[in-house]
Amino acid sequence: MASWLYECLCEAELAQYYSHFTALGLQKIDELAKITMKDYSKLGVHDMNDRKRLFQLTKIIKIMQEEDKAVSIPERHLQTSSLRIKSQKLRSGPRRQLNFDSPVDNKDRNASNDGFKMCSLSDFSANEQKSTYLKVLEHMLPDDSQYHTKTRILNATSADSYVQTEISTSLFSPNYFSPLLGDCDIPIIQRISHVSGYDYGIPHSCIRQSTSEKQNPWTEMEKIRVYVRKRPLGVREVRRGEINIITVEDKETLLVHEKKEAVDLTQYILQNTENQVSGFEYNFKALTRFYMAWALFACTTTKAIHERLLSTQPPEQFQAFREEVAVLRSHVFYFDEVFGEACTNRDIYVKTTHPLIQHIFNGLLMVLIPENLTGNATCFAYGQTGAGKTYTMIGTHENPGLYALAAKDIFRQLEVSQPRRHLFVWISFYEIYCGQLYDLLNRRKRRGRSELRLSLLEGEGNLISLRLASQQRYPSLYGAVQKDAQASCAPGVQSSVLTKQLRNKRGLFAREDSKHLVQIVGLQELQVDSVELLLEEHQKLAQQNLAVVILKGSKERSTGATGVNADSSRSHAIIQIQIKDSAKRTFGRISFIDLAGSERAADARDSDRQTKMEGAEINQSLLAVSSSKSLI
Ligand SMILES: Nc1ncnc2c1ncn2[C@@H]1O[C@H](COP(=O)(O)OP(=O)(O)OP(=O)(O)O)[C@@H](O)[C@H]1O
Repeated sequence: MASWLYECLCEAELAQYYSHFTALGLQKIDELAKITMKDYSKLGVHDMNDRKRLFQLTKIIKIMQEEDKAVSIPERHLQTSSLRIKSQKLRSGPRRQLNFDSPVDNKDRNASNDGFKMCSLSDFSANEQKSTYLKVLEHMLPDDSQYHTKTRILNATSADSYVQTEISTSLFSPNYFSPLLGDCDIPIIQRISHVSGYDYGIPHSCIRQSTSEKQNPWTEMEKIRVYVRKRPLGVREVRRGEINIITVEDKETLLVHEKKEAVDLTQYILQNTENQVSGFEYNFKALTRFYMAWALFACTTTKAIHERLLSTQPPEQFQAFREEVAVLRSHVFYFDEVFGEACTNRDIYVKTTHPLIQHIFNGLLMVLIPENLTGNATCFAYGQTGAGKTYTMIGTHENPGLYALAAKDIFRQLEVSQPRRHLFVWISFYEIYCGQLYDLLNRRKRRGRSELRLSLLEGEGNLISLRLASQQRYPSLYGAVQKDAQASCAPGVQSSVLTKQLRNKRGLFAREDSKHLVQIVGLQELQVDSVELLLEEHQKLAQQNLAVVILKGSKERSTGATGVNADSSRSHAIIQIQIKDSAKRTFGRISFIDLAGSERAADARDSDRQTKMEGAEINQSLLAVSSSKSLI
């Protein structure tokens, strides 16, 4: 529901105020009608044009609500008529969505539904708030005088054929409000197309609710959601002639067009069965098995297709082959939501992470009374190297990623609520590289002896080192450092104290506490006061500004070039934003995990030893994560 409000605001070009609305408790489109001009400042709407648009928007919603009341009786009448779509069973988890039913199965399931289904606007009650309001908003633009809403219902009528019913409802007459409001004279046009013939065993989607029909808000009962973002082809990929083989069919459906060659050189379309796993599908398998809040994958061709295009296909057949590949539907995948190329980080934030922040604050409301309960959430980005994980999670200054947008939201939530004012935001940022932990907010590099001595003298916190120079492992270094420190230390400081300090300060340790929570010992946490980057205040705010802190941390991250991504992250990066009180008790925590990209061995063929070793380590750790029972 919240995301519909967002879409509504997008249509009115007011998307940037979405978090202000939610911070003030406005979650539904309906509630916009309550806004008065006095609220504009509270909502942060100061720009005159934005105010005008907001005014227009609230006016439209009020008109619609009034008209809605006026037609409620005919609408009820219509609902009792035969023109109704039977409600479909909601899918409950991404894993169960991977359904490759055959047409026969579909037929069986729909045996009771003979004939074509019809529907009217009143049938869309689950989604009507969105569909009606948004469509009206679209008509705020003068040229859009017609709008059609389409609902597709797949209905198997025989073993080898599908019937697709497409209902196109002309929503807007010259007086476009009235038909929206349940008028019985709504024109219903049906277009029916038959799809038949041999389907090459391609998995078809089962009967499922179309996205536009289904109410799809994130609920706290739902522990995990899986999203996919498709990125556009990069310049290098276009130059190499790679083809876009992924189609975002609708908000939940993704098609992957893949062609394979058998040993006898006949071409076939690979089905996604357990014993036919290529590197590319491996990604998918892991992707879907890996229950998480986030998932991405690369939009690239498989090596096989690429090689075939470049080496064996004569130029004149090139285009034909491209087209052939483009129309093949070899895999259909369903996710909680699929984001196409046009989606921005902000769009993705609103749909995926914003509900998690709300969840944290819901938990937080509770914990303000009893202690020890916290609202926790985690957001993973998983995918092949070069898929766009870092772009989405960390982003850039100009195009902030999910963590920065989340932090903004958190600050806003803390500001608007008086009981939350005593809470503070703390951040930590570390990476796991080749099995070792590095604190990215505390100069990840191993320090030299003199630096070590200095830091001891200054009483500074953590020393970050790739390999922990423990006394046993590097006795000479340890002894030298200790001597150095003692020599420079003020008289009176005992060597045993220094030794202890040294041991404590040498690196990060992952430890499990009595509640089975992983704690990173030695990790530096910074308190941050704001998220906005004020250019002129840049230097002054460097320690307090979240964006600056994270961007600085990102620069410390281990990166390298792979065959697929010139600036590939070679580590798993974890940003933790915690909400604590003045006694440093944690009340809420959200973690953003930008996992290193999985790699196919074939892509690492030309890499040096170091890159190969990193790749192996990355794949091994991803396998450990994806097979972790605790995630399922
Ligand atoms: N949605 C997008 N729109 C435009 N460019 C994108 C998008 N997503 C990613 N890119 C570009 O693709 C390239 C690879 O992205 P990124 O470094 O985020 O991938 P990654 O998944 O983090 O890779 P790795 O696992 O190797 O670190 C970058 O140049 C990035 O700017």
